[in-house]
Amino acid sequence: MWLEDVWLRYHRRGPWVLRGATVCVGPGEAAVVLGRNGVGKSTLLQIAAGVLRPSRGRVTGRPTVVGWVPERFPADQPFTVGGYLTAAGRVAGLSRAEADQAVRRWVDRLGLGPFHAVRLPQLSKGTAQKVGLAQALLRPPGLLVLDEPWEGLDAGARELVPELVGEVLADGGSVLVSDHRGETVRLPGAREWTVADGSVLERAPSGDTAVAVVELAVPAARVADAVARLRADGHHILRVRGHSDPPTATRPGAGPTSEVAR
Ligand SMILES: Nc1ncnc2c1ncn2[C@@H]1O[C@H](COP(=O)(O)OP(=O)(O)OP(=O)(O)O)[C@@H](O)[C@H]1O
Repeated sequence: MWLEDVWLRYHRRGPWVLRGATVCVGPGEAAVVLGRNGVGKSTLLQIAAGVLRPSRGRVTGRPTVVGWVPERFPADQPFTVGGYLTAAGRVAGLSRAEADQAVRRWVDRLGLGPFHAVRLPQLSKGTAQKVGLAQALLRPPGLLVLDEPWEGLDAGARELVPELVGEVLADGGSVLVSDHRGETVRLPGAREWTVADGSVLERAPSGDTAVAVVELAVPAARVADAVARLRADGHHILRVRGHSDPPTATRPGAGPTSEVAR
């Protein structure tokens, strides 16, 4: 899945939270989103999950089934845990029987059995977070997006998060996780994206896997051909932009420009 030149502001004349963010995550890959408080991590995750639409730019290749776990589960709803999860399963496209089966599975796995008939507003924050996790996993997600998943969970459930992430990855799904507690170490091998000043920077791996970004200009009429050839050679196209788009290059380009990595 690609986020291509994504810009976002919450209000028409408000400040830009994201300004030309370009990142990708592939099947079986996880990325941890880092950055100081208020920098735009949740915003980026919500765009990836399809909860927010970018003001500019686009998201391509988003898997059909997305599991979205917000930082704070909205527990102010008049449902029991069981009723809520069954309805969530139906909304996710499961039949009644499939939803019942999935709810039983996740209620057991996350230790929610004693809370099955409890109403959501009566749950502790940690238990409500587990309901948030369960609803995102009822139907195996092609993309799982977790906003600060360790926040508020008890020690046992915290241990479970990397296990759940591993299972989604093993099934060929992608996972995005934000983290300001430094729990990232629990997801070895994950890409690291740092949000700062509206951009998203990927920490450059060292050694043979290090990548460089090369900007090049091609005639507009040959962009599609050039992109196809570069992709065929195994390069990652980070973005393609036209002459009138906001510049990010240090030197103004004379025509349509594309940035290519690796
Ligand atoms: N619904 C909204 N309306 C207006 N501004 C918003 C809204 N949501 C977030 N913002 C603003 O956008 C900026 C980025 O917020 P965001 O929640 O994405 O940051 P964050 O990095 O996830 O923060 P934290 O680490 O505190 O969760 C902040 O300045 C925030 O105040």
